[in-house]
Amino acid sequence: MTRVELLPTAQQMREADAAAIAAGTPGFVLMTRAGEAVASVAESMVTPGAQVLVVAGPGNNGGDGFVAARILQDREYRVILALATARDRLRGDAAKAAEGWVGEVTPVQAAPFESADLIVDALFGTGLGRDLAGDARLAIERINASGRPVLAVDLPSGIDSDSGEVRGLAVLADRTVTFAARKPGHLLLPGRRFSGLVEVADIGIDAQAPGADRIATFANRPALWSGALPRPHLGSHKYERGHTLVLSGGATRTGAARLAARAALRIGSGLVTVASPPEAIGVNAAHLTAVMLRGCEGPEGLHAILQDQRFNALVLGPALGVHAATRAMVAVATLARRSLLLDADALTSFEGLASEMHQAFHHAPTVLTPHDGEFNRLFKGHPDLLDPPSKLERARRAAAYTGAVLVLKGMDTVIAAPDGRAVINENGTPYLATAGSGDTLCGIIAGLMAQHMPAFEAACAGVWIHAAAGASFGPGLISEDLADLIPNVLSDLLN
Ligand SMILES: NC(=O)C1=CN([C@@H]2O[C@H](COP(=O)(O)OP(=O)(O)OC[C@H]3O[C@@H](n4cnc5c(N)ncnc54)[C@H](O)[C@@H]3O)[C@@H](O)[C@H]2O)[C@@H](O)CC1
Ligand SMILES: Nc1ncnc2c1ncn2[C@@H]1O[C@H](COP(=O)(O)OP(=O)(O)O)[C@@H](O)[C@H]1O
Ligand SMILES: [K+]
Repeated sequence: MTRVELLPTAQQMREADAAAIAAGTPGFVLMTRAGEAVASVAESMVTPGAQVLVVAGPGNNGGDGFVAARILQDREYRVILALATARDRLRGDAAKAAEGWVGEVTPVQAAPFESADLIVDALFGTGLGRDLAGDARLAIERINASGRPVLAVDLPSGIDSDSGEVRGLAVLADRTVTFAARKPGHLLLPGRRFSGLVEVADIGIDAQAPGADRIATFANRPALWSGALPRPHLGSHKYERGHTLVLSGGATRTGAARLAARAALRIGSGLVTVASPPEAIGVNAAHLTAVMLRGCEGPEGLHAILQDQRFNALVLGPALGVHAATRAMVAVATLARRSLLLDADALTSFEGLASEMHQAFHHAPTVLTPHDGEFNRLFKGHPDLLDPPSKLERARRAAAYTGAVLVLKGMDTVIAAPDGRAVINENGTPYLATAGSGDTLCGIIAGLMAQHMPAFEAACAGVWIHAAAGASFGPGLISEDLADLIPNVLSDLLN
């Protein structure tokens, strides 16, 4: 996984396809290669002579199915081809592929779903354009009810390639063979769950060039940001490695800040200070060693501390309380133009007041890290940001709206920059769904920004490192473990 991986949109795939054809490879050759790739994965899923049911749709995805059916029949599998449209409605390469199929064509209603050893889903791919109905819907219902192994061609039918959303109903596949590149819908939920194991077949299309002015979405891989990871050099001193300031909540709500602070220190921030309300100094002092501690009373206190320019990255939000004083602290921090990470209560305190964040963060590197609940509360009353069914689109729009890097968390965390770049993370583990895990993520990202890593790269790297740390521990993980798992992840990245 050493290269950058672009996840093309359906439109970008059509363009890449057209470019390959223009460069001299006929569309039917591409389709034949696609069908061959499907046939060889299908073979690996069954025993010789097995019964394979290929369910084909009206477009080129169905065409791939016809090619695969012919190849499998030539190799003496018992192939049944069910077509979810009238044969005379097939056009172009798909019609040509159907001509190559000499066996019978069965209507979906008559197809033996339950007795197949393998079902190949070739109903729809990147051309899915609306919610499913009619024969295609019936076919998907029968596939999912059959309990038989399913191999999807390009995408599980019913999954939107760009968003991973289910268009009414979708095939639950065990494996998916896709062409040229994975698509966002393979990584975003629920598409990721429906796709099963995804394999990419090279069919001679270059799908890694979005074009200079195009919106690009990438899979979160170290190749995107490892070059920007901070690497201390011989002459480094601690202030050069940055000073992260983490705001603590009141006396009974101090743990979150300490989790973030420890993570910031572990990721390499030269110094880390917890700024604590006076009544919580005692409890914070009892638990901190390498992390420093300062009293800080409300927004004025924060303003006073920030007179020291060496505090160059701030974490605001975890357990800070949902109230006007938190909003005022965000205002102080924003005006101070330090690298800023806002999470949890710093976001929820703006419930219904997101317009105060409109274009607020262009002046300094800022990262917002909401989970879905926080996102929905923050942008209440902004249907343009909340309504797009695509998580990618919501994150992109919110980033453009606020001027901050937006980290929309979850199993399929999306990181979006105000300029439209977006990245989908996939190396997490459900064991990260544990109290305080988000606080640790805050510290990691802020600690990277303290070391002068640009906000977008810091957010992508932080999300990946957090997930890798969690995955390296597995069952029993609690958020206190996370910071101490960072060094191993870092050494792998830096060596
Ligand atoms: N040229 C390429 O880019 C290549 C594409 N290939 C295959 O072609 C697929 C894309 O082909 P198409 O663009 O023809 O699209 P699809 O085959 O995915 O489906 C498009 C067809 O389904 C209809 N349709 C869309 N949504 C529907 C719905 N909900 N209910 C009923 N009908 C619906 C459309 O009107 C159109 O006829 C890819 O996913 C891939 O499998 C491969 O053949 C390899 C090369
Ligand atoms: N099922 C999951 N798979 C992978 N990562 C997850 C999953 N559930 C949660 N996470 C990650 O765990 C972290 C939880 O953060 P958050 O919801 O803010 O929790 P808390 O407020 O308890 O710290 C986020 O980074 C999120 O992406
Ligand atoms: K399909």
